[in-house]
Amino acid sequence: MKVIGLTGGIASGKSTASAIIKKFGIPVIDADLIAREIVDVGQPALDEIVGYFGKEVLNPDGTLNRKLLGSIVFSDSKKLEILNHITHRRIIERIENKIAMCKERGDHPIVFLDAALLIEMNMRKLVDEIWLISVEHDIQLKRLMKRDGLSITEAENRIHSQMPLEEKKKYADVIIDNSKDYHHLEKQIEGHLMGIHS
Ligand SMILES: CC(C)(COP(=O)(O)OP(=O)(O)OC[C@H]1O[C@@H](n2cnc3c(N)ncnc32)[C@H](O)[C@@H]1O)[C@@H](O)C(=O)NCCC(=O)NCCS
Ligand SMILES: Nc1ncnc2c1ncn2[C@@H]1O[C@H](COP(=O)(O)OP(=O)(O)OP(=O)(O)O)[C@@H](O)[C@H]1O
Repeated sequence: MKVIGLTGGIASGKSTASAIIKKFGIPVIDADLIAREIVDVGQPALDEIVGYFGKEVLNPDGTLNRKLLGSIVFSDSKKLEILNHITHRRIIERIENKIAMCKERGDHPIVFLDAALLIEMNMRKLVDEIWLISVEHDIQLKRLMKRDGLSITEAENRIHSQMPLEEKKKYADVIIDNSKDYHHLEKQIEGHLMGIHS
């Protein structure tokens, strides 16, 4: 089984690309979804987050107030480092388990791993190749501001909390440009998927 890492900056279009890939019946492991599971109520990572950031980061029902925690960590790199320290090893462990389960089942020749921080989190060793979703900075900024209702400063902070795109390109086997419309993205992905099968 081949594991393909799908990466790119925040709001570059990884989820949009994943949805296209899934239409071909190819499974996609979603790192953002796993990152949510490990901070569910009762999980040790949530207790550690509350231990450091305080009860203020919880909603009245005890779940994590993601919007609030995001506004704290993406404007303070030291605090982001602490959140990463609490969450990343647990996310990696779950991803490793999921990949192992897919390999054991053996019912799919290809599995994708959608992870914005694939390179930053040293997960390159988990994948056989890397596909990078690339997007022009101004378009990324506009899409991020619109999708998440962020100010320009908040959006820039989030983009800059990740490895610059030009740096990520050095690790990519395939670069997909998502600066144009949806159809343009879809055509490129289809082309690369056909390339694997042939
Ligand atoms: C800070 C949190 C609570 C904000 O939650 P929110 O629901 O607003 O965003 P969500 O989790 O959907 O992430 C959206 C995007 O933000 C970017 N992002 C998330 N975490 C990080 C991080 N630690 N560093 C840089 N960028 C990040 C990614 O591009 C991600 O796709 C949340 O992102 C979090 O817990 N992050 C730490 C875990 C992590 O690193 N997740 C990413 C795994 S690839
Ligand atoms: N080609 C496109 N044309 C127009 N809008 C797009 C295109 N691709 C993605 N978008 C929009 O841009 C936003 C970001 O895309 P998406 O959510 O897929 O990014 P992502 O890389 O998964 O983000 P994150 O890193 O936050 O998980 C979404 O609102 C999406 O609908």
